[in-house]
Amino acid sequence: MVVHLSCINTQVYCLTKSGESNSTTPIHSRKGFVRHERKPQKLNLEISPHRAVSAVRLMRIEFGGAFADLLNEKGKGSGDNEMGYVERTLGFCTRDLDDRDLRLVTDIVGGTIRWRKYLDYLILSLCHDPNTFSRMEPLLLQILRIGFYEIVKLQVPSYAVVDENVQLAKISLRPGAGNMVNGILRKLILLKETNSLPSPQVEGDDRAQARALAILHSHPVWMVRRWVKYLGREEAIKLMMWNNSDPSFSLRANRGKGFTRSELASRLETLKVPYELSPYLDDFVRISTGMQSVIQDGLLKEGLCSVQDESAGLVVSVVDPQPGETILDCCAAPGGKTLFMAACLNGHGMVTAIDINKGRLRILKETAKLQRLDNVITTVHTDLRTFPEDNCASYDKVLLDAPCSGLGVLSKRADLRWNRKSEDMEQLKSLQDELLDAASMLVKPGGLLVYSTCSIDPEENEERVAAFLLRHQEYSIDTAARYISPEFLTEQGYYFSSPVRNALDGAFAARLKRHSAPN
Ligand SMILES: C[S@@+](CC[C@H](N)C(=O)[O-])C[C@H]1O[C@@H](n2cnc3c(N)ncnc32)[C@H](O)[C@@H]1O
Repeated sequence: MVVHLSCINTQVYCLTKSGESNSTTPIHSRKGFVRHERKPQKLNLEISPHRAVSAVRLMRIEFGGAFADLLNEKGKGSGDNEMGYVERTLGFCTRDLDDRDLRLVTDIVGGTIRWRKYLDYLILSLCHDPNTFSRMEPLLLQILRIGFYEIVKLQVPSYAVVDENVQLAKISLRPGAGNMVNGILRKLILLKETNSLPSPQVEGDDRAQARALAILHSHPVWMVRRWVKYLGREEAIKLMMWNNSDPSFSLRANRGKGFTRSELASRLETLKVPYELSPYLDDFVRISTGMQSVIQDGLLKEGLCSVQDESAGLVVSVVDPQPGETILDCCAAPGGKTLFMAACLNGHGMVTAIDINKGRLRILKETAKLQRLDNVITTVHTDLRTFPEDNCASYDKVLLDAPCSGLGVLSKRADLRWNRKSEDMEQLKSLQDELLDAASMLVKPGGLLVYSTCSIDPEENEERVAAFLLRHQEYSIDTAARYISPEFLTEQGYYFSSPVRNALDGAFAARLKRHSAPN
């Protein structure tokens, strides 16, 4: 069956499978989207579905507030309605994504976001004049970024990348846009083949060097400066390389549902998903590929296992939940640590899970039910800062997994580096102090407060604990030595996982013991 497709200006004319002609009317929105008014569905068989979907997802992430990690799970975020978004943005739809397409979309979207700064530097260098770049339509820029990423980083055969991206620009925008993509991609291929891609020189003062490193490793300049200050240049570069590498994931078998790690391992063997057992945590396995098979097999939907990084699991080891204990999880949603702590209680004791975000707390509640842990979890929707005023309860253990910059999890959260601003750090630090003060009032005398983050930034970690100890003489550090393996123990007795050293997400936790009632 031949599907004929031609386009004039931004109007798209094509034949449907039944052969009738349709058109879409382009609408330009405030943020530069070209949206096409929906008429009967137009199927385009020339553009690969993964390419069309990748371009649309990139638009949604950059301008529509979508999160890359949510879009990657089919059925969540956008999966079910994917073609609706494609049709509204591009003016046509493609055939549905199969598993291979989904993997390609995940690779292209994740990689293009991570490498955005570097790709833009190359695109700008290859434009005739800087205005061409600064005035470029957002969709055209996404198409170019995809092409550049495929050629420079994925080593996809050049002819396929040029042909398809040119077609995509022509059909979704106009013929002139296709010509421009053609010209720039061909220039890029030539430069790549002759080993003469533009590259910024790391020279000059600290600021200039940070700017060049930020382009080469595609991170915001402020992050580079911060890491060079705290870690030194070599370590900062290694960290950026880790953030740009493909993330690997770990799965936690859910004991609450009587599902053991060896059962999880045999399910993965049946699915032909390669795995490794975690050397640090009894319930965890590591996988670097095959997440799509795990999702399709229903392991997550049935509540038999959860996706959880070992670095987060180790925070629970630092809390060391024991059957019979009362535990308060202060910033609990969506519940990764709450659920793991609850599973450790073996049906005896209670985890009270507080969060200010009602929607996220609802997810926690539903997951607790699914994982058959709802008998040991109570949820409270409130602001932790006001909770102690209205509540005289106190707990054996209190976990404050504080809102933080997330600078330890940039390999998994591809878009986070571009959303975080350096100004956020000061606000986060004051919030962390306020939350620590509130959490400290809820610990029984003789009880334990654990402060944790998924940040690698000392200002959010060690410095917050030091400031807290100055304000609260009723607390002192209790070393985490007994609860984690030595490679994670800092000199001060805290837990710290380093992406570079431990090849896990970055995380921090401090055990703080309460001696007596506050003065
Ligand atoms: C790092 S996340 C927690 C992740 C969670 N512990 C887990 O393992 O899945 C921080 C949480 O703090 C919550 N939060 C922020 N400010 C809060 C406040 N004032 N009171 C209670 N929760 C708050 C956010 O809604 C967010 O869910």
